[in-house]
Amino acid sequence: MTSSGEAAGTRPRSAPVGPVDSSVVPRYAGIATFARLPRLDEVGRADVAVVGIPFDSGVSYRPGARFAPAAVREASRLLRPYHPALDVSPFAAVQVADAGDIAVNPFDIGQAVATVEQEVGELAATGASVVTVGGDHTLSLPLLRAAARLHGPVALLHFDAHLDTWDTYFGEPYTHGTPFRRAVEEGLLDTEALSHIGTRGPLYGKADLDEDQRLGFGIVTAADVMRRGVDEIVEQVRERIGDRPLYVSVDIDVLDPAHAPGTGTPEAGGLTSRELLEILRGLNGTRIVGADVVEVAPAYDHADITSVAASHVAYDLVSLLALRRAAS
Ligand SMILES: N=C(N)NCCCC(=O)O
Ligand SMILES: [Zn+2]
Ligand SMILES: [Zn+2]
Repeated sequence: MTSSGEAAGTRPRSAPVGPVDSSVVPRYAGIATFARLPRLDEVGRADVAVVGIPFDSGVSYRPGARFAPAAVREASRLLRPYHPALDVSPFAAVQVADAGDIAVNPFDIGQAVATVEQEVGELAATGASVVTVGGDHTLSLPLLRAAARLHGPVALLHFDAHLDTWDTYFGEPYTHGTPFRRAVEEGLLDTEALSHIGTRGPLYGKADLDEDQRLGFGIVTAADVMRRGVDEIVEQVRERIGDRPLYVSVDIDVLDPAHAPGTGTPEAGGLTSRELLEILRGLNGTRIVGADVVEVAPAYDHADITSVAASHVAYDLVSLLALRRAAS
């Protein structure tokens, strides 16, 4: 038995069931869950749930993000239970569990979007804060619908090489390049507190930037991160976010292709994984309510570089949510 530490249901709520102990069961043994955590059905409930959504029917270029949840779980075997930079043992502070994958329709994007909204909404209604491992960026729309239903319009910190505020592709409104325009149109976002971080690369035209600004977004480009540095960026975005409920969306292509080759629409000149993780850590103390990590496409990866980066990003997001939940 290597799937979870102890029997569920026999422990008081105050003692979370943690991951498998890697000093007892080698970390490469057993079936992968995120960070070797118990499955949600083993513990009954969770304060923070990690859920996979194997879906990539919304992509405009290279497919393959449907295989990300499995790859990120495998890469997460090496994560350890104490986060020194945030000074937290997230899996001891609160109950964290792997909620498995949501089975979404690969042939009908509208139906997939509806399924995600429904199932993540149900998970959130049990009291769990949700970190999603996608899947392509289309998923942020139903995830934001679920977040806004609980919290009202949310502030958004969007890490991405791309704006993802385009209108349609081939006439289709639900794609990985359009989730945040839909989210503004649907009133899911607090338009006083929307930021892209890591934006770069060629656009279709200058109007892309004008429309993005009209929707309410502020932009911190990848070059801004390099020139101004992590601390100044953190200060700026924290001021913008204030004490609003915050949703964090991390498109792994925010990283330079050297740090994340395994993605569908790579752009040169991106952030390092160190910069990304440090900006995330700078969010400690904000009112983070949910997060996603999307656009990992393992078929283009090398030596698991991208899956390892994504597993660490998810670990940091889980840690931020655990700190927030433990404080409330
Ligand atoms: N969300 C991601 N990763 N990419 C959007 C790129 C849209 C395009 O092909 O123009
Ligand atoms: Zn992107
Ligand atoms: Zn994106």
